[in-house]
Formats: sequence, C-alpha cells, structure tokens
Amino acid sequence: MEDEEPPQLLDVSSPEAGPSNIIDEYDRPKIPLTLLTGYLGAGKSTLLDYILKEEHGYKIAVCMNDFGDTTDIEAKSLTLSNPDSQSTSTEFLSLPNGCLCCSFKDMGIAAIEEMVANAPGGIDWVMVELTGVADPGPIVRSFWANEEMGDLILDGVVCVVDSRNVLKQLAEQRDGGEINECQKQIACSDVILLNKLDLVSSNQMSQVESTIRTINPTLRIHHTTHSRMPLSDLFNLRAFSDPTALTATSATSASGIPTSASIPTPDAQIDAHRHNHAEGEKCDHPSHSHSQSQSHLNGISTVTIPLPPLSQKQYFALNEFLESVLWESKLPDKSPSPEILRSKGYITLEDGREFVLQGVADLFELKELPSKSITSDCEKPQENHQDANELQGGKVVFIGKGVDQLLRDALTKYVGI
Ligand SMILES: Nc1nc2c(ncn2[C@@H]2O[C@H](COP(=O)(O)OP(=O)(O)OP(=O)(O)O)[C@@H](O)[C@H]2O)c(=O)[nH]1
Repeated sequence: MEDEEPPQLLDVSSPEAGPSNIIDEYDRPKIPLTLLTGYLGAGKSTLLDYILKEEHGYKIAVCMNDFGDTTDIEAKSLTLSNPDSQSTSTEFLSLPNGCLCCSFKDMGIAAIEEMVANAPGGIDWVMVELTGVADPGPIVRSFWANEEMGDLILDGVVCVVDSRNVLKQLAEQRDGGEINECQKQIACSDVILLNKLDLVSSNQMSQVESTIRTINPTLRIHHTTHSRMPLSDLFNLRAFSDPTALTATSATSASGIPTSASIPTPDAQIDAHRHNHAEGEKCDHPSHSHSQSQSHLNGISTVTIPLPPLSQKQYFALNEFLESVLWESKLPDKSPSPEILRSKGYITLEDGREFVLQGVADLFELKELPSKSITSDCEKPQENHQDANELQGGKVVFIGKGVDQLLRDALTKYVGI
C-alpha cells in the first residue's frame, strides 16, 4: 500500500489523458474495442473519418473488416488515410492527431490483437468497421466470448443509420421471412446515430425514431448530420458491463443537446401497449403502430419484463429459463421459443445482490455487480447517475423475432413472480 503512488491528475486535453482514462474506467489494462455497424451508405466511414481527424487524445486503431465478405473495402479505407500516403492495406498510418489506422481483409480477432500489441507507440482504442451487409451478431458474440482470453474488451456496438432510407431498408424481405441485416444491426447495437438529419423532415425523423425504438428500446440515440456527435458519447459505453446502459433513453441532436424529454422511455413505450380496449375496437393510440411495424419488420419486436427483487430460488429459475430459451430455443414447457437476438437485464435479489444480464444470440452472462457499485461509482458521468436512480427494481429485455407476451408470461410463470 505504501508503495502506491497517488493517482496523477491529468489534463484531459493532453494526449496522455486517453489511456489513463481507459484503465480507470475498466480497472484493468485491456484495450477497449468498438464495433461499428450500419447498412450500406449509412455514414460509417464518415464517422470514422471524423473520429480520426478530431482531437480526442486517444490513439485509435481502425480496422476495416469484412469478416468473410468479399466486398472490396480497401479502396474505401484509403479515404481515411493520410492523403500524402499511398500505403497499402496492412500498413499503419500515422495521422496528425496520433491515430493509427489499418485495414485487413478477413482479419480475425487474433490478428487484431497482434496488430494492437505491435503498434508503434501503443494503441488506446480499437474501432472495427463491419461491412454494411454484415450481421453483427456472430461478430459481437466472438469478441465478447474472446474477452476473458485476449487483450481486448468489447466496449459496445455503435450503429449508423441513413434516416432517409432506413424504413425502406428495414422493410426489405428476405427468403423465408428471415430477419434482414438492417434489423439485426439495430437489434444488436448499444448506440445508434440517426444520420443524414439534413435529408429528412422532423416528421420523418420521429417516425424513424419510433420504429427504431420499437426494435430496440435500450438504444442510446443521437441525431446526426455527417455522423457528427459528441465523441465522449462514443467512448466508454461499457455496454457489456454497466447496468445503466439498460435504461439509456437519452438522445442528442447534432449539436449535442439532449432531447430525451421528447422521447418516450422504453417502459413508457411498453406500457403504452398494455392499455386495454375491447377486441376489434378502433384505437388511434400511437402504440398500435407497433403491431403494424411488427408485420413490416417480419415480426422483430421487443419485450421488457419488470422483475421484483428475486429470492435465490427465483434467481436460479431465471437462469434455467435463460438456458432453455437461449441455448435450446425452447420454453421450459418444451414448446418452441422465439428467436432472440439480444437480451439485457438488471436483476436484484432480496439479499441485496445485483446482477447484470447480457446476451447475444445463444451466448449469455449473468454477472454479479460489486456491492453498492451503482450508487458509489464516482467515475461515472452525471447522466449515468441519473439513469442509475431510475433503476427501481430489475427488468429483462428481449429483442428478437416473435418476442411477445407469450415469452413474458412464460418467464413470469417459471420464475414465479
Ligand atoms: N447529405 C448527407 N450525406 C451524408 C451524411 N453522412 C454521410 N453522407 C454521405 O453518404 C455517403 C455514404 O457515406 P459513408 O460514410 O461512405 O457510408 P458507409 O456506411 O461507410 O457506407 P458503406 O461503406 O457502403 O457501408 C457519402 O457520400 C457521404 O458523404 C449526412 O449526414 N448527410
């Protein structure tokens, strides 16, 4: 203890501030990684270009990754490079703000780790851009599953959408009624940029936003033009370890001004669906556009299940329920379960313990939080404290195909709440 030096206060504008912040945030010397997804032409490269040119104090490695797709991404990646350089895809490029970028075709996780380890001067952050047609689910899953072994830690999944075209893209049909890539990208993400704000009216934007929230009510939303947003909202998401990510409902405009007041919270949305009226009775309540969206979206939907503090026995039952639904694709009564793309949850126990549920497809984790972590974590930004205060009791959110009341009923029955 005596050997320990007091922490140094760093000027956040100094280039040294980045790495220290990251280690503080994660309490271990791992390098955070952001996965960047979004449909073709949405503005992903525009975002990377902005990140690479902006002053932020992080040395960033950018990987343009096609993970098996044959799309030629190299030419595009060069738009991010130093304009004086004719470097080819596997070279590091030093940019004026200290960023490094590179492009590998079919780069696996091991290759990214090797690149990070060998980067001259070290790397503070890795951003991996996925191709526009990629389903991010399996990739998110592999990075997350690799976390215990490797040097990288998945910070979160950021999705950019083209607000002008996203409704059309979401409605695209796939053989056999499969969920399309655009839907999967939105379902799997933690932060979304509703980009190309300059090309849509405010009415169109509201429609886009409510549809997106129908698919994934846990998203943090930003309205952007040319993918410009406060970069601090892109880093340190801790989406796979922070329970407050679950209640994130705030949104910012391109100017960075929060607009959450105008946006229904996920619970408010779900509650809106619960209001009763006789069968067949006509109702103009906006919540009923949900059922229309569902059919447009091939049945992709979401359900939020509030949870009271659980007994130990109920907690085990919840674990068994998740194993059955996520591993075996069956409800506990052995009837088929809906296909679940993403699950998140915050669970409290009667004895005061708290757990976070994270799930991507069949992979899930219930992680116990250090006691009092929510109220005593001074490192978190102010808005997260606010979110934490809103966490009264637990909840589980499932996003997937055909996720509905049946799943909610099955869970509450099996867990006994
Ligand atoms: N009007 C307008 N154009 C934009 C905006 N953001 C990006 N663009 C343009 O949209 C086009 C596509 O942007 P990119 O950043 O290449 O999109 P991407 O997601 O990387 O595209 P893919 O590589 O095909 O997946 C480019 O011409 C951008 O300049 C915006 O907010 N408004």
